[in-house]
Amino acid sequence: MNARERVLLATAVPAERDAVAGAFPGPADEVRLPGATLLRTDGGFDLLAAGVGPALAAASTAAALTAAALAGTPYGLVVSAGIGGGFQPEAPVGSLVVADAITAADLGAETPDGFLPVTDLGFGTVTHLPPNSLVREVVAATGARPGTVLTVSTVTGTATRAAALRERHPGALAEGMEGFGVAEAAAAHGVPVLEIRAVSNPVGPRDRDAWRIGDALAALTGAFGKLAPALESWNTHDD
Ligand SMILES: O=C(O)c1cccc(C(=O)CC[C@H]2O[C@@H](n3cnc4c(=O)[nH]cnc43)[C@H](O)[C@@H]2O)c1
Repeated sequence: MNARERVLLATAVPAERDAVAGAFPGPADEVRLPGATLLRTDGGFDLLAAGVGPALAAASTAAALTAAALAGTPYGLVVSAGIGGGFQPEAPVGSLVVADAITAADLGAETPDGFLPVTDLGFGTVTHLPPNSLVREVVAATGARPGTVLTVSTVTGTATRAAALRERHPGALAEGMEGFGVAEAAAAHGVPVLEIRAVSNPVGPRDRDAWRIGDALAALTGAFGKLAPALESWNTHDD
């Protein structure tokens, strides 16, 4: 990425987008595109509330990427950001996780012998790898913990499911519902991707009262306040 390229920051919902926007003081313009609406900040960051779940997040992100490419101003980096569940005790509520791997945890087939990822069936991919140099910069700037972030279509709600996910993905620190979809769209355009999750709840038995969404949104704002200079200056050739 060079200084003239732009960064697309994709959250799921407007509350997350607005939390990220809080790190970019100054005017932001609404840009309506076919299939996506952006908030464009002064500094070359476009914010997108891409929708909940991997499919809608992929569709919205792809719409924004295609519009930018057709306009001759492609993005140099896509960032999936939002709140997420944290695996305990490594990723406590309120902490930040940056993905060193973005993995689709439930894309595959159930068999009598257990879950088979779609790659074992001979199709597609289940993991995208963000650039190492960028992950290191995020860790240095924000104190985020690096680890695998799982993308799921169903929020984990039992200890059994949490344990099964950890057994299959020992490096997993967090789960969300959009990262893999955003990463698939970025990969289709040959653009590097990053995922950052602020932990709003533990991954495990469903306890809605224990979710700390406000704290996680505040952590997102704080993280992007520290991150913006690193994202602006990051160079693809560093990796
Ligand atoms: O169950 C509820 O009452 C409820 C209220 C507000 C939001 C939700 C969600 O399920 C939000 C999903 C949304 O947030 C991300 N997220 C947050 N925590 C997790 C998690 O533990 N596992 C997966 N995704 C999570 C996710 O990326 C969605 O965008 C429920």
